[in-house]
Amino acid sequence: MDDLSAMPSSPQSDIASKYFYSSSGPCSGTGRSAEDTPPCQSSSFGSSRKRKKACEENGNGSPETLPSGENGTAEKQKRNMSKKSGVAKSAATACHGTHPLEPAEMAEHLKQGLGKEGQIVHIQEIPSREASFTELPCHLSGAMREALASIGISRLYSHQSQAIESSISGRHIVVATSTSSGKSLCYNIPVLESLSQDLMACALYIFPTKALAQDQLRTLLEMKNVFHIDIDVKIYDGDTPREDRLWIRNNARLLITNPDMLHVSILPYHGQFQRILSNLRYIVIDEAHSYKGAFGCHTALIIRRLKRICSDVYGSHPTFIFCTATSANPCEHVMELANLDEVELIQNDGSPCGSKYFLLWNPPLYMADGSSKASSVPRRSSSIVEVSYLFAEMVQHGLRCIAFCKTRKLCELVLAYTREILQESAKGLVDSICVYRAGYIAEDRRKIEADLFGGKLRGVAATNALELGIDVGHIDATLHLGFPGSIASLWQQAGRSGRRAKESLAIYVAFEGPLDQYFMKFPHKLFDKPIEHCHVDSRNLKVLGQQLACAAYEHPLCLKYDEHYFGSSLDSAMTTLKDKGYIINNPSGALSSSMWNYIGPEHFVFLQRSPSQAVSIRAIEHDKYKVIDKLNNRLLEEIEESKAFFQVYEGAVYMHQGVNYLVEELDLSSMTAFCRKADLKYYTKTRDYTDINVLGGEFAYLPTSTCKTNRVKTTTQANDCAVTTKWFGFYRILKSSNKISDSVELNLPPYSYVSQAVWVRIPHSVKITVEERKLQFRGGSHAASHALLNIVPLHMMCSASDLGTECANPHETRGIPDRILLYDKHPGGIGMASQAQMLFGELLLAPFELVSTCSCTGAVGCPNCIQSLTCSEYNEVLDKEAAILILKGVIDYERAYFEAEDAFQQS
Ligand SMILES: Nc1ncnc2c1ncn2[C@@H]1O[C@H](COP(=O)(O)OP(=O)(O)OP(=O)(O)O)[C@@H](O)[C@H]1O
Repeated sequence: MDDLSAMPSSPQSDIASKYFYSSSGPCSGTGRSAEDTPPCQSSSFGSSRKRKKACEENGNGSPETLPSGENGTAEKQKRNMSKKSGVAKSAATACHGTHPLEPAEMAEHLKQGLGKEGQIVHIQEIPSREASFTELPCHLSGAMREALASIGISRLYSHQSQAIESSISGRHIVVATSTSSGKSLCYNIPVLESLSQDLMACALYIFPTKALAQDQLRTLLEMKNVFHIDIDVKIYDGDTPREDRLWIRNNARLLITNPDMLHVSILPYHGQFQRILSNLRYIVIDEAHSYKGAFGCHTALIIRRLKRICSDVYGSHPTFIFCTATSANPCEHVMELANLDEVELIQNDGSPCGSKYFLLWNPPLYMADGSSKASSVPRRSSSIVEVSYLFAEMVQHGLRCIAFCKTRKLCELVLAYTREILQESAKGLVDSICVYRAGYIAEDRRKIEADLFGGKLRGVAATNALELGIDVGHIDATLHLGFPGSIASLWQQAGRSGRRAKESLAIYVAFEGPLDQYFMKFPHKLFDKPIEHCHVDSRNLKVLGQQLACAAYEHPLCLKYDEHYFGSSLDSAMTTLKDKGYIINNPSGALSSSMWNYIGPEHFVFLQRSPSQAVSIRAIEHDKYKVIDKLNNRLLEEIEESKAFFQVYEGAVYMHQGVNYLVEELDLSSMTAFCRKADLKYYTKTRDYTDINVLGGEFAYLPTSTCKTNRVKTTTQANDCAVTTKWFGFYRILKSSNKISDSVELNLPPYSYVSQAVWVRIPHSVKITVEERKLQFRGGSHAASHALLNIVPLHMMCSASDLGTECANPHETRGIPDRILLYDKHPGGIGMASQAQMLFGELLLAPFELVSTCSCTGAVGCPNCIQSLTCSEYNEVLDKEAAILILKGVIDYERAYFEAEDAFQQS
């Protein structure tokens, strides 16, 4: 029997994070995935000694290579709890109190109890703010006053008054105030007032998600019920029943929709929406900061299509109202998003807010007993366990809490651990928590939202699916397991607590990794740093080409008039469409003013389908596997195709809301996995590898800004790439011993998708230098790629699940080009590679600094430099010294290349 803990060890202490940190599968290379392992359970609390022992036997002093786990009985659990030390906590540490605490009292309570090992490295007290009220504007109608009174509003916050005045007088505005600052009224008041005064006027609300649309509809209906004017407010999205659609098109005056629906259903058939579009007075775009990457780029062009149809076909010129919570450049961003020359910025927040205690929590260090000298590096205890104890504390002491985790599996793991703690400390509360994440069916999510709102639930472990403004009632505390990818996102999540001026608590628990440890060391970087910029690129040629075909289908294109909407690339983009035979012009008239009609491809015309149906705007997969509980035929989850085989295959142990299921059948044709609850003594994980094949030499995205800024010049390329994952088997691993019981072959089809990669070549001379020094070249390029991956989120809004790299394994036989590469892990790509390309010069300098200044001494580095939590290969093939040589070699080569080029141009 193989002992997995005897494999070359991953030196990170928070081993479970290796499995659960990544939400979208592994990096690449033969071996194990980040998505495939079910969370470890009960005995993991008690197994630290066992795990450490295994590592000591390995001679590297590192903690375990695998999470151990067991759905143990309470008896076993107690035994385990009392055994543990170092990595996990002791039963004595767990708080058994259940008396209610206020957030400030909780901060104090934690200092004395759970956090007394020095975990609290910083407390930022964000002071409360008094409301700045203004009286209701005198021009507001009586009906509006009554409606506001009915929802308890007698005065407005100052920013609300300013927003109402400006938008009623027709100025485009962007409201950029804090979470829960009453932004909805900034648009609901002017829109409802205008629609009640002009009985033909209409408005369009655009939300990025269906859940937010539902939330807004509830609020609007509440107001409308007492607003004695007949305005039909309706949602028009993919869930709207077909039989209701005609009525809505003919009668609704306030239409709530999303960019996807505008793209495929409204704009291509704009004639059916003539009444609404010709009377369109307002366009409201809430959560504007969520429009970035490929989705933002497509949305920017969809809005241009909408403005063109409104203006050129129906003669309407609507006023835009944008709301955004967290962005450093709200005006610039929304002007680009909607192609506006001027937007009034409203950011003097008049809403009150209670004080917030923001704690930075670094899991305690421990020394592996008896470790060898070479590796006697102190490690940090499990962040997942720390968060679980904190979550239990919140729930026990009556603080309604959201524990934000980066991945679905981390959520499941935190839930399982916390339930286990509560089983010991407050048994009656075990069922008062659950998981909230994408993948659950809409009905289950609505139920969780309602239970949280109604107080039936005291807490949820959630992914960022709960980050946007879905109203789940009052939340007292938020926990954040690891850096969520951007400071903006952290604030957005933390903003979920303390709504309505109440005191609140946020605790950011660090993983052992460069980014988290950076913020633990320099808290001011988190609290003083302006929130990142939000970027949308409407000039992306690839997207422009696709969107122009859609625009031509809706209304003939004309170079003279349409450049105003689509920019200076219109000419070349139209030429491409013409060459492909998609558009044809009317031969009469001057070239610049001739009209170009959409004619192809043939089947679209023949089937009367619009080209928009072939253009995906989210780069999110449409195809999903269903997971069905065989016992009652209940749909448990839908998993995106690219991630499905990491979790469901015949024989897999699948986890849902902390319960184990055995997958009995996987029907590939219907994309369904059938499973049954099972009490099993093992968990499973796939054996797989992922290859990245860079396609062609074309730029996937043109490096638009490399030339016009003073950024470090780079020869880096961004290309389309094919990402292919193959699953060749799985292990059954005993929870009790953490040993492989057997290995089973799998016969699953490989999964491929096209995405984008950004990469730089490692010069041959650098490779030779590395090899002459008897260092591992592959270990060095792998380590350099990890270091790069680790620092990217400091420069770009992205998370660990957005980007991957090529990971090396010791048995590699496939030839891998000599390069440092990052690839976009979203099928289709969300523009990450193109963003990284623009920054690549700087991006290369940062990992070089990081690795060359890291004080760790081992050849395989440490989690603060070259090890990666998402490495599918357990960080086995790494060489720190080679990484330094490679990074320096690439930087020097790039510098020399551009110096020579400059000298040539000057001569
Ligand atoms: N002028 C006001 N006086 C008192 N309460 C108000 C006022 N304006 C808004 N509120 C209340 O503040 C709460 C938050 O409002 P709202 O949901 O509109 O905020 P938001 O900024 O849109 O939130 P998010 O950032 O989550 O999108 C609501 O309960 C609302 O009734």
